[in-house]
Amino acid sequence: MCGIVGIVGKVPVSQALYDGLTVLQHRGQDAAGIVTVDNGVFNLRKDNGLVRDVFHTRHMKKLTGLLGIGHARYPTAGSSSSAEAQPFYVNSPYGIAFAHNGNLTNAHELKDEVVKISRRHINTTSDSELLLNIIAHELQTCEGLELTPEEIFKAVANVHKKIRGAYAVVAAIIGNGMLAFRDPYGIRPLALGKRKTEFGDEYMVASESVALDAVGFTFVRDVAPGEAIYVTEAGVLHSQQCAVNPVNAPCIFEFVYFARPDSFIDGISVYASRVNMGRKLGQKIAREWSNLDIDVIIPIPETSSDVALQIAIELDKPYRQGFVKNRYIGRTFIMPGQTMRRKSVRRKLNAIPSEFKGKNVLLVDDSIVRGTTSEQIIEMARESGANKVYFASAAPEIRFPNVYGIDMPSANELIAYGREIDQISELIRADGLIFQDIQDLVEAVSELNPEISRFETSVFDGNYITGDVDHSYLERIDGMRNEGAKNAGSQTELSNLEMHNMSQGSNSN
Ligand SMILES: O=P(O)(O)OC[C@H]1O[C@H](OP(=O)(O)OP(=O)(O)O)[C@H](O)[C@@H]1O
Ligand SMILES: NC(=O)CC[C@H](N)C(=O)O
Ligand SMILES: [Mg+2]
Repeated sequence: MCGIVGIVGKVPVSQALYDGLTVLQHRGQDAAGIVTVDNGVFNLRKDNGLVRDVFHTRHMKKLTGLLGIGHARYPTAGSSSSAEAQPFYVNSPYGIAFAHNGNLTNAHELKDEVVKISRRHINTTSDSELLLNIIAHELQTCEGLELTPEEIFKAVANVHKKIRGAYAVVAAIIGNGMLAFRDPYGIRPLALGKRKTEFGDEYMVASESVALDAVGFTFVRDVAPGEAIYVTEAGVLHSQQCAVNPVNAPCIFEFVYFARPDSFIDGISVYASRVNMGRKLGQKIAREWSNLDIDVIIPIPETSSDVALQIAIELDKPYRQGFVKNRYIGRTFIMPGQTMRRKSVRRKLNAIPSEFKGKNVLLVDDSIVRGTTSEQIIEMARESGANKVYFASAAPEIRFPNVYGIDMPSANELIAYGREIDQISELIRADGLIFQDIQDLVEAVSELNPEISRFETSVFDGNYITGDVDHSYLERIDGMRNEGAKNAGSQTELSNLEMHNMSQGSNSN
């Protein structure tokens, strides 16, 4: 998952973009970048690292201008080289800078078309660079230096026809304005906000509403699936539905894990959906485990806390923060390699022995993906003297790869793939394991906005909403992106050309 932001302002935007990215950091910890437009020139700073490490005062001073976009990256295609950090840039037509959250499922075929038909050069293995070139190709046919909203929306409609997969994007077009759009299924989120100033209205788009809150913009609405928003440099907003048959089917994993609880996505409070997940799972535990003597409910910080508290309320048992989280270690699931993820769990979480000693504990997590966290946490609970260790997951078993912007490309790396609950329980060494039912998960989220009847649930049921994902596709991405392939790839990453300015060292001060 990545975080994207874009602002057309009346005052310089770099600080607001930076602040917006810091509150979207949970969506991507690998790389960050900002592009601003000033006097017909792009100013770019991007590199690997957290937002706070990528932008120093010397960079911020150079990111001048009233229009800009930003990105926090979690790679799902290509490599994690800084050359694939976003925003990307093309000089023709107009000069376009671009940031993308999601993942294209037909990148393979598109690459051929972009190279052979459009005769455009793609310098990285990133699907986002490809997508930028497809947009550029569509805008290339427009006449004149000033684009009309109609021309822009036509180009987006053509892009929708060509590309498949998940995409929420924002682009800055020199001499024109900011363009943002969302894929026809609305798999990845995108919110629109507005701020009134004495000089006129400013507009902002962001992956999550929390970024709007953080910089003082008022949430206006979610960008609809398939819809494009175009804000001119002068600050005039245009919008249009550009997809033929849009369907609102947001990714349910945003609610389970990715998004911040204080965000609203498609009219749904992420926090309220997690409370509902806790309620449903608590009821299932009460039904199916009535014979178990659970003494205490303990969350696995941080995402599962809201779910665990509600389970404790349902079961009328105490809720205790038995694990302390090191606030300086980020999210482990979105770290790039399994070795790093494994090491980080113990560095990130430490047990308070008195909460475990001699007790039957129910540990609650939002999800079990590779089992990295659950296995180690159960071991820590036992080391702290727990009597029985039960485990509950607020999401059902994850048995299928994700192809829409979550880096789970290989079924073999998923602990639930090809295994029954007893086998998973044995692997993570739990005394009992229980998962949320898929129906309950969907209801937990959908009852907060009855207008949404479908969700993208492929990781649980293998039903890929874009309809273009088959066995051979999954085999191909597994071969390209499983742990072994990524480790082999990292050997060659050092030699990647890094074609972007303001990189480390090139601006000493
Ligand atoms: O089964 P696994 O492969 O370990 O993945 C699942 C775990 O990873 C995530 O935590 P993470 O540490 O990323 O973030 P959090 O602090 O937001 O819970 C998620 O909340 C689970 O705890
Ligand atoms: N998680 C994402 O949204 C990733 C965006 C893009 N596919 C990349 O790998 O950079
Ligand atoms: Mg977690």
